[in-house]
Order: sequence, then C-alpha cells, then structure tokens
Amino acid sequence: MFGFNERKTVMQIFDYEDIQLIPNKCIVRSRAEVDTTTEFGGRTFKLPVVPANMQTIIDEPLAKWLAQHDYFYIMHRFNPERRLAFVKEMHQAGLFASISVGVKDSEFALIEQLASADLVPEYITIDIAHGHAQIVIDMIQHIKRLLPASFVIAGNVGTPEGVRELENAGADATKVGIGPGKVCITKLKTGFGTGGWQLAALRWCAKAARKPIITDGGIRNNGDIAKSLRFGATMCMIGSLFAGHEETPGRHVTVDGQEYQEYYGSASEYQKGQHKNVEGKKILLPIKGKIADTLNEMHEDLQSAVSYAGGRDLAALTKVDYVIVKNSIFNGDQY
Ligand SMILES: NC(=O)C1=CN([C@@H]2O[C@H](COP(=O)(O)OP(=O)(O)OC[C@H]3O[C@@H](n4cnc5c(N)ncnc54)[C@H](OP(=O)(O)O)[C@@H]3O)[C@@H](O)[C@H]2O)C=CC1
Ligand SMILES: Nc1nc2c(ncn2[C@@H]2O[C@H](COP(=O)(O)O)[C@@H](O)[C@H]2O)c(=O)[nH]1
Repeated sequence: MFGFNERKTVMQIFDYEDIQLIPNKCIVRSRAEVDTTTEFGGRTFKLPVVPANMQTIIDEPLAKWLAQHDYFYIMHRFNPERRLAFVKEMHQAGLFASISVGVKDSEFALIEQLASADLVPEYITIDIAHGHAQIVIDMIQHIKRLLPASFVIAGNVGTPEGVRELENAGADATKVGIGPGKVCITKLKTGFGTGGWQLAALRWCAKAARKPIITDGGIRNNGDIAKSLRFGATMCMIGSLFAGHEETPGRHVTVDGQEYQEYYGSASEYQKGQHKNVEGKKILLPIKGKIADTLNEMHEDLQSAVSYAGGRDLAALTKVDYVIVKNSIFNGDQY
C-alpha cells in the first residue's frame, strides 16, 4: 500500500499488524543478558514504555509506584487542582515529578504558580488532541520561559511538519498519534488521523525529528514495542494493554458474574461529563492481575526481541530489516 507525503513523494503505508521484523544471528547466551533500559529526558528507565496519561490508566499511587521502580510515568491532567501538591509530594519523596497540562488560560496560570512556588516538575507533557497548533507553541514557550529546567513533551501530532514546529518552538520531545487509540473514535467522527497507519506515520515523523518521539496509541501486543523502536520511537505510550489491572484506577463492574474494568477515552462523554466534541468511547476489559507482571512480561518479550535482532540492547532494534505482510485499516478496533 502506498500514499503520498507533503512533497508528493510515494511512501509506504502500514500498521503494526502488517510488519514482521527479520531475525539476525543471536549474539547473547541468554535473553537475560539483554539490556532494555532507555534514556529519556536525562533519566534511565527500565523500559521504553509509559502508561497513557488517562484517568482510567494512571492515578497518583500508581505514578509513585512507577517512579519508585524506575519506570517512566506521566500523570494525567484531569484533577487539575492536585498538580501543585503532586509535584511537591513527589519531590518530598525523592521522586521525579511528571505532570500533564492543557492549553486553557488556567493552564498557563498553573505554570506561573509552579514557577512562583519554585516547584519544577522534571517532565511536563502538553496533552492536546490536535497538538500542531499555535496555542501549543505558545504553551511550550511559556513553560520554557518560566520553567526552563523542565523537559517538555508536546503533542499529539501526526506529521513531520507538526514534529518540526513543536521542536523548533522548544519541545524536548514530541508525541505522535492522532486517533490510533483503542478507545478513540476520531478517525470515524472526523475522517482524520493516523488510525490504521500509526506505524508508518511514526516512521514518517521520525525521519524529520531531531529529538525523541513518543509513539502514542495503537499498540496491541508486546511485539509492537519492538516494532515502534524499529520505526523511530524512543518511548511507547500505551493505554489498553495497561487497562484492567489491579492497580489501574478504572471503575470495576460485574457483568454476568465476570469482573471487568472500565477503560474510556479522555475525549469521551464519561471523561467530559457532557456529550460535546466527543471523540472517545468506553469499553470494558477483564481484570488482568498485577501491573508488575505485565511490565515483567513486556521486559522479557523485549529482551527476546533484541536477541532476535542480533544485539544486546535496544539500539539493535533500530536497524533490523522488515517485511510488510498485509494491510488493514481498523487495527482490530470496532466503533
Ligand atoms: N491522541 C488522540 O488521538 C486524541 C487524544 N485525545 C485526548 O482527549 C483529551 C482531551 O483533548 P482536547 O480535546 O484536545 O483537550 P481540551 O479540551 O483541553 O481542548 C484543547 C483546546 O484546543 C481547542 N481545539 C481546537 N481544535 C481542536 C480539536 N480538533 N481537537 C481538540 N481541541 C481542539 C479546544 O477548543 P474547543 O474545545 O472549543 O474546540 C481547546 O481549547 C486529551 O487528553 C487528549 O490527549 C482526544 C482526541 C484525540
Ligand atoms: N481519539 C482519542 N484518543 C484518545 C482518547 N483518549 C485517549 N486517547 C489516546 O489513546 C492513547 C492510548 O491508546 P491505546 O491504543 O494504547 O489504548 C492515549 O495515550 C491517547 O493518546 C480519546 O478520547 N479519543
């Protein structure tokens, strides 16, 4: 499958399910030798993975647990009044603070309040559906002016032009993915986005990027993490694979004797409390057990992937050959 980029040159269009990576000769005696750590924003994390900054995926106790165990986290922005105290509490506990902001006037004011209180979050993520926007550029510059030591992640975008503009404005990393999420309906409601070709969009954006990219949405299997690194991601933001754990905060519901957890979009009516500009839905996922077990399995699968790549750390994944085996648009999702 082929499409055209902005310069009208032909590019290949594919998604996670369409790609298979090609093995190289193994150079480790055991997968346990493989190092899956990654450096991001001046810290080293155990995995190139971050749970989505959504209300049914992360809360403050889980954020604290992730930081204590050397995983990257981004706290969501849906308890806006808690963020100042959250930064203070994380710092008092000797942990890094990583918060999300929007772009409303009150969010610009929050940055001013943090600066006046001399509270400097190590990471600030600007979390907007359509991140290729002047208001996001304004917010990046506002943060860089008042909190220059914070590492700023800006998004979401879906084009090289979006990546470059946010980087040029001062973003330290960009987040790529418009509409590939499991509970996303943007592609159906608006006709726009990277849903169905997120991996190709990542590749397209990564070719233009000079700073790290977080790929966001569409990861359905642990092998998709290795594929994301192959096509240019430094980090993978994941919602649905983390939804439904004992520690994730979605409400539990019982249907026909089976226990489920809610996973809903940040632009769903469940998040917003009203049916306005809805671009997200709610699904129920069976309870999966402990998040530590899922992270451990991701670690093992990624170690195995690196061994297939013929290396001993994540850099090996960035160079492997691949084949495109098929193509489909919905990535297994239904409206
Ligand atoms: N990654 C993705 O594909 C998507 C993610 N989301 C998530 O949903 C949450 C809510 O996002 P968002 O609605 O941006 O947050 P906000 O409600 O904070 O809106 C962002 C601001 O941008 C304006 N805006 C203009 N055009 C758009 C547009 N096409 N989409 C969104 N805002 C627009 C909004 O004004 P006004 O409301 O008046 O238009 C508002 O002032 C976020 O957590 C986001 O990550 C939502 C959709 C897609
Ligand atoms: N279009 C929408 N996208 C959303 C919404 N809420 C969150 N998201 C995005 O999805 C990913 C998680 O994707 P997954 O495939 O791993 O489940 C998340 O990080 C957001 O970028 C929404 O309401 N609409």
